[in-house]
Amino acid sequence: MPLASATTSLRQTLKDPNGFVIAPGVYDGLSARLALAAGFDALYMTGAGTAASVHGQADLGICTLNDMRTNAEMIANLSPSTPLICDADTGYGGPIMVSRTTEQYARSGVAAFHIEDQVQTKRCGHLAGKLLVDTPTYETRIRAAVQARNRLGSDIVVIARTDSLQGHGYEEALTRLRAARDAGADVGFLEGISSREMAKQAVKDLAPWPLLLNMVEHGSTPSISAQEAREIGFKIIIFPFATIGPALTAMAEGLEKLKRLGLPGLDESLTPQALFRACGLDESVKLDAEAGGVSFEGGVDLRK
Ligand SMILES: C[C@](O)(C(=O)O)[C@H](CC(=O)O)C(=O)O
Repeated sequence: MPLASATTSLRQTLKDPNGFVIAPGVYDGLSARLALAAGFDALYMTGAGTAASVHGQADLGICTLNDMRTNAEMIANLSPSTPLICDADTGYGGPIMVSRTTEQYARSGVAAFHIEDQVQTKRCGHLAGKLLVDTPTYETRIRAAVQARNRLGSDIVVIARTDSLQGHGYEEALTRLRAARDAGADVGFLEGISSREMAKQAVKDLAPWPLLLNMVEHGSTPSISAQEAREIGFKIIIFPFATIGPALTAMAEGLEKLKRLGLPGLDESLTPQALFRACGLDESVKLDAEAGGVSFEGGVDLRK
């Protein structure tokens, strides 16, 4: 299957009046594998999760283009037919860097990415005190992405995010999104939507432009389910913390148990084989055998 297929299928879903994309946030290979195994047909690579897992740092503009592209390329290629929507923060610099981001993401197999209007020293959209670049600079970022996409002959989807709602209000946010749309962005992303009424209004005000809903629970946005987002008229919903949230809780609990018992005390079913099976063990063994390899002839399961 050609590498462009995930992007093409994402574009088809966006065009389809009944099309809707649900993308759980993933941040590493294991979380992506689990989301694929659970049957999701799109993934979202969270920048916050990448900063946390790759660097052990908060979402404060710490990840570089290289960090993000490396993680995105690995995740996108676990299942090249599954669209990966990817955080691209501010685009990592001026128009030249935004072009490089677009080209590198497209070549890495990313199907869509979002670029925002925060300053380079950005922060998570659900933290207070965000600072923005002016609208012409934001438009330049979007234009640079669209032009790079066109130069490359790629159909990667450009998503324009604005963080202006928090400090400048709904009207300014809509003005910025319209400017981004006119600069060629394929999808709009109003960060930090603060009520259901606003969610409905934004979809209505920007129709027929497709909109993405960022569903960060316990942030600025009320809890809106995938079903409800679809009914409101969003085309994409992302859940950035869908895997890193449970991972954080489970790891903390597991470590607390280890401290208490002197053993991790894992469930019996959690063998090394089970972990590796979640990461494609059987497919790898098959691949080896098909090529004439003999390393795994005896299998990998211990005989007890
Ligand atoms: C969507 C987001 O950019 C992400 O990195 O996943 C974050 C999520 C978060 O940190 O709450 C954002 O909304 O800024």
